[in-house]
Amino acid sequence: MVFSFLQFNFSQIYPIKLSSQTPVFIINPIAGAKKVNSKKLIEEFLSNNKLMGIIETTTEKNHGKTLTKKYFEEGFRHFVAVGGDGTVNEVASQLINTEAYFSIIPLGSGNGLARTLKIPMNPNEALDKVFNGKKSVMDIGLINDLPFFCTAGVGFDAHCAKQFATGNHSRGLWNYIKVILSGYFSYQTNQSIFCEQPKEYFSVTFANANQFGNNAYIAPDAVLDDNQLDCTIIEKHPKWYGMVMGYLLMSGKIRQSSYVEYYRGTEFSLRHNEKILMHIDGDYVEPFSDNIIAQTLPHALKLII
Ligand SMILES: Nc1ncnc2c1ncn2[C@@H]1O[C@H](COP(=O)(O)OP(=O)(O)OP(=O)(O)O)[C@@H](O)[C@H]1O
Repeated sequence: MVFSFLQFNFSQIYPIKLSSQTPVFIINPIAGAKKVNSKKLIEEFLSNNKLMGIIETTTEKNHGKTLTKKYFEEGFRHFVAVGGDGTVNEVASQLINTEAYFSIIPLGSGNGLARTLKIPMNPNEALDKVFNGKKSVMDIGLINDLPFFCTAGVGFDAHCAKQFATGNHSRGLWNYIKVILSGYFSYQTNQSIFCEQPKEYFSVTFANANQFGNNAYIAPDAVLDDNQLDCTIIEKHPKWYGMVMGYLLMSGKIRQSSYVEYYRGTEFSLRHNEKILMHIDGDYVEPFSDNIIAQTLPHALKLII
């Protein structure tokens, strides 16, 4: 049977057998701006508390998906993403509508989902939640059938996600702000048909969580288990207004802007004249469709937080 092996070193010290509820930690070593030795941190926590865990580190993009799938097939039912929203997406996308539980150690740059779930930003406190947290459940979003857990969308945010990923930038908030500022003044709006109505937009965000990360509240009223997606449309606005928009975003008041439309629903459509760049949980996806369909999948992910 699957659990007959004792993979983790501590098993030699503490005679505890692995079980299906032994957490599998999936570390993204490139996540986050701070250089944290996540593996050492987790090993020390497990050792100090005489707990068991399996620790894996990804070696390339999408490796988190492969590792999660492998351990799920071996019978494990508790997975922990160690990183940011991209890592969350890789791990949690393999657990949708299964009996497995999901937790997060927020060691990314923005940590949008972890912040919305109020998971402590202190890694040791977050580790404690992995073992002693409450069971819960959340909705997930689908954008053209691709799962997202925090936010997904088109327009300026997707443009920035691509510039950030392809521009050889270090991770972290300040480098992201540089990318935003360098693209903001030249960015043109997009023409579309939003839910059968013509709409010119700067960005359209479908939000499962209430923020992009770093407490940038793009959908301040989003609730993770309300069976709905929130949708924030930022319309064409004068460039001088960018400062105001930034303030409203960071203060959770974006709905007060006269350039913002805010919707809540279970499904949205957005048609364009050509295939359009998207972002999913902050990672860009090359254009593959001119027609965007965003939907919610209610209560599809089990949590321990
Ligand atoms: N070993 C790896 N090497 C390169 N890329 C990886 C590796 N493991 C995961 N990735 C990718 O790294 C990207 C960034 O990860 P993640 O989003 O977790 O960190 P972040 O961008 O710093 O945090 P946040 O999304 O919260 O701002 C994701 O696209 C993920 O798929």
